[in-house]
Amino acid sequence: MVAISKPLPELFFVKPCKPNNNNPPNFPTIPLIDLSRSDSKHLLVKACQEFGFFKVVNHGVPMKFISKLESEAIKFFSSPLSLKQKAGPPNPFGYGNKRLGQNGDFGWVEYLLLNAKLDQKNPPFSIFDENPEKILRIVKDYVTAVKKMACEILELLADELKLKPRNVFSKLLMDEQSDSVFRVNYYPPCPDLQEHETKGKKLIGFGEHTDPQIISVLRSNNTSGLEISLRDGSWMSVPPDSNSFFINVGDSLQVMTNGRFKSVKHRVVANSSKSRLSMIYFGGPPLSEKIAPLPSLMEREEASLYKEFTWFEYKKSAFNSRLSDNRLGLFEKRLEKITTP
Ligand SMILES: C=C1C[C@]23C[C@@]1(O)CC[C@H]2[C@@]12CC[C@H](O)[C@@](C)(C(=O)O1)[C@H]2[C@@H]3C(=O)O
Ligand SMILES: O=C(O)CCC(=O)C(=O)O
Ligand SMILES: [Fe+2]
Repeated sequence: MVAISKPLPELFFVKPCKPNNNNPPNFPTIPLIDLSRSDSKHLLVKACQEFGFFKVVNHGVPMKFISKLESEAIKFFSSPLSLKQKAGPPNPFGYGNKRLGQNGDFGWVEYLLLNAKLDQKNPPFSIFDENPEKILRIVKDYVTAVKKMACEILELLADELKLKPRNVFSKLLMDEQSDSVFRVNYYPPCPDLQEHETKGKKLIGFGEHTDPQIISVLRSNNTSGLEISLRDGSWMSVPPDSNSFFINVGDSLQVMTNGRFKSVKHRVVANSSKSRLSMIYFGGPPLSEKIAPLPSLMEREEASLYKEFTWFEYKKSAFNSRLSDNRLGLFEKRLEKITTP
């Protein structure tokens, strides 16, 4: 990214928030799930219901897969803009810079969006003429390990919800036709920011949104920036931890559990001195999959909160929306209130 000579446009900032959200002492803590413990199922369900967000340790993803990919990603984002642009624009896959989606969202971020069904012929692997096979192997190793962890979590959730078969959710990610995405985000430091920070303004790295898919698995370096929205509307900053993974419930899982699990609103704010690198696997279903509350989960006479739709329909609508739009709102049923005379 080039050095900034002009003041940053206002659209890059989030309004000062009330109250100052430096995680006051009474803020909740992020649920911590140890995947090696036998009681993790119960805590997982609780975290999905209360936050839609949690941190995972003892995840089983080999550190060497993580560090190899991280160093390749740093190499890529440090290379000349002209080279990076050969991998863009991201429609739908490739390199993007500041522009997010096609509907006017901006953020202080560069990124690579990839189809999680990795293939050397797909962009942007063709630009790595030096050794495309090596890069592809590194990305594949990482994505395969993270997908395995995502499936394990989904199966533990199904167990605790007493759903059968236990792969009701995970089979959607394992399907040959699964529409999953992998993304690497790079947030360069923004030195001009210090002056704005003193006025309580924050620079948007990635604006507030929920993820449309089933589950998102995020890992970042040790730079802060990620924030989640709490039920009272305040923002909580997530302390970074490069040895752990952060998981969020996506809109589709909220629908499949008829609102029991919450798709969490989150955002990233930029840093004035340190760069942030994050890698996120978004586990999605096949395009033709009907996204609806699982019948076996519904209580007697429980009504679905959502209209019927396929993942294709939801994705199309999501990609026509702005980041902060309430995408599920369009698919919510207006349930009539039953009033007794
Ligand atoms: C502004 C947008 C970017 C996004 C597509 C959208 O129109 C609204 C949803 C956005 C999001 C958020 C989660 C993932 O990062 C993402 C890949 C996705 O599936 O939905 C992005 C989309 C994107 O960057 O293209
Ligand atoms: O980069 C991050 O830490 C989170 C980004 C994010 O929420 C996304 O890419 O959907
Ligand atoms: Fe996200």
